[in-house]
Amino acid sequence: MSTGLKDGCVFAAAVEAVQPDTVVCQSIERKEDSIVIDGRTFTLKHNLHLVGFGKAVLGMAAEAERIVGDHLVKGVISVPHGIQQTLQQHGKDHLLLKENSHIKVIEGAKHNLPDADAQKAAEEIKHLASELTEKDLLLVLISGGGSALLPAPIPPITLQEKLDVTCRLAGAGATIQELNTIRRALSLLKGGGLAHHAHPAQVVALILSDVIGDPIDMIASGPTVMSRVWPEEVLSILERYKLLNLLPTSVKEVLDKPNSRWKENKKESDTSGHVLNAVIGSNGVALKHAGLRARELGFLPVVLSPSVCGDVRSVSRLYGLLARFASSREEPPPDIATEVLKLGPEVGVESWDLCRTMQVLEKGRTEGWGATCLLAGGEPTVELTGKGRGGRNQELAMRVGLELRSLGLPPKGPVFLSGGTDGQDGPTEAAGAITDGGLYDEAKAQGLDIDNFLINNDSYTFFSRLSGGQRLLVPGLTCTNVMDVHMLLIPD
Ligand SMILES: Nc1ncnc2c1ncn2[C@@H]1O[C@H](COP(=O)(O)OP(=O)(O)OP(=O)(O)O)[C@@H](O)[C@H]1O
Ligand SMILES: O=C(O)[C@H](O)CO
Repeated sequence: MSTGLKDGCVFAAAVEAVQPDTVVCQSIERKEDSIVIDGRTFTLKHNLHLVGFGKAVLGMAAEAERIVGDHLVKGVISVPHGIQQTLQQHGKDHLLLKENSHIKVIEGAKHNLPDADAQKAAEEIKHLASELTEKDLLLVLISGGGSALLPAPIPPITLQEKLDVTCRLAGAGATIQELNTIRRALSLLKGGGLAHHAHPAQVVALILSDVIGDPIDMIASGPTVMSRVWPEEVLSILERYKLLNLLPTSVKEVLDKPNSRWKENKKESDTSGHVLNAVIGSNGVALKHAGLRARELGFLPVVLSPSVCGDVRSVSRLYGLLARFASSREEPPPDIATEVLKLGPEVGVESWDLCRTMQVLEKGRTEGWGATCLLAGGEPTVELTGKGRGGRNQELAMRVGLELRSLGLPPKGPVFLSGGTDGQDGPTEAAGAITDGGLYDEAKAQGLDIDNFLINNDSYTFFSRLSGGQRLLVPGLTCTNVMDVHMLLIPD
């Protein structure tokens, strides 16, 4: 098997491990008339209700219904526009609901933006939750993209007004933490609102994480995690992105009365004892399984971190340096380790993880353990300066290819893969790309000026034209999303 194929196999194992049906099946244990989740037992008496929102939720719901059977009374899920047809076309029928399902599917949020359909879904979900009693159990399925699929602006804010604020923030470069802090302050359901509406029912949330560090209050803006709105925090975010003077009166009115969003609701506000939040899939889980597959393929696996972030330039430098460190025939120059450690804070990786990884790479090199597979994950960022077509994974792969060359590694030496686990890198059909130190010369021989493509953020066009698109990673629709996976294969 060529190294490229092995790369693809390891990436496939990462994605397989976090399939929506797999993660739900592993997290719910059915025992006669009860289910066990995260070590807690819940009795089923035809009292189970289900809601969900997110890109991977259809497959999660199909599996949950299969497990709980006719104990499921009723469900409503909010999923991306066109997903049922797409899954059918891709032969993924196992991720679709059965014809006699008790779950209502509402498709919405075209282009990942909240719309009237998603708002209707949010309204139905709120209604279902509000009708529950202390005898009921509400299973909440959550995955990335959930914020856009559950819009419930606090009156008098309109959907359009809320959309304007969040789009301006996203366009100005706000992080997902900043964006979701604002979303929580303007929503009836986010920041614990859903759990509040479901009180006094028992709420169990199964969460597939698409945020670094798996913060349950941030993923899909935490509808089952009670979060206070801190006015200073909200205002400082709006000020940072120069939005304070652009706010509509309705938004100002709501922000003037933080934490009053559930006042009219007669239910008690302390729901904490009634909520169980469980993260059932994450980048860390994907990396662990990728490591197991790498071992089966004969590599020594080492997982660096599931929290890689920061600019793709710094991230590519890190991987270039680690490849150089692991490939040295003699003792690597000490300045490599120093630069790696210096980069740590910029790329979201702890010194401890960098040291541990370099120790394994060093042992692999000195003790002849054979080829090594370094794995990491997260979500780096690209500063968009051009108008080309691409994504952060393809751009990272290009930059790592250049780093490997500039650090003197041979064209057929270490191989690097970067791929989005959702199968889609930015607005392109590829998930990412595979490169090595030979990238620059290969492109030059084919008349492609790699620097020009980089300046224009045109990584997809570059890889599509290079060698007939052979270096592109195109797994198609994966039905899941736990951010990106990075992989460096270092030959012995
Ligand atoms: N031409 C480009 N070159 C490089 N990166 C790009 C380009 N166009 C968009 N991007 C990046 O792609 C990302 C947006 O794409 P996408 O919608 O897939 O994001 P995402 O974070 O993966 O979304 P999701 O959470 O739904 O998976 C942003 O990080 C953006 O900077
Ligand atoms: O839906 C969202 O808020 C993002 O995907 C992060 O979870």
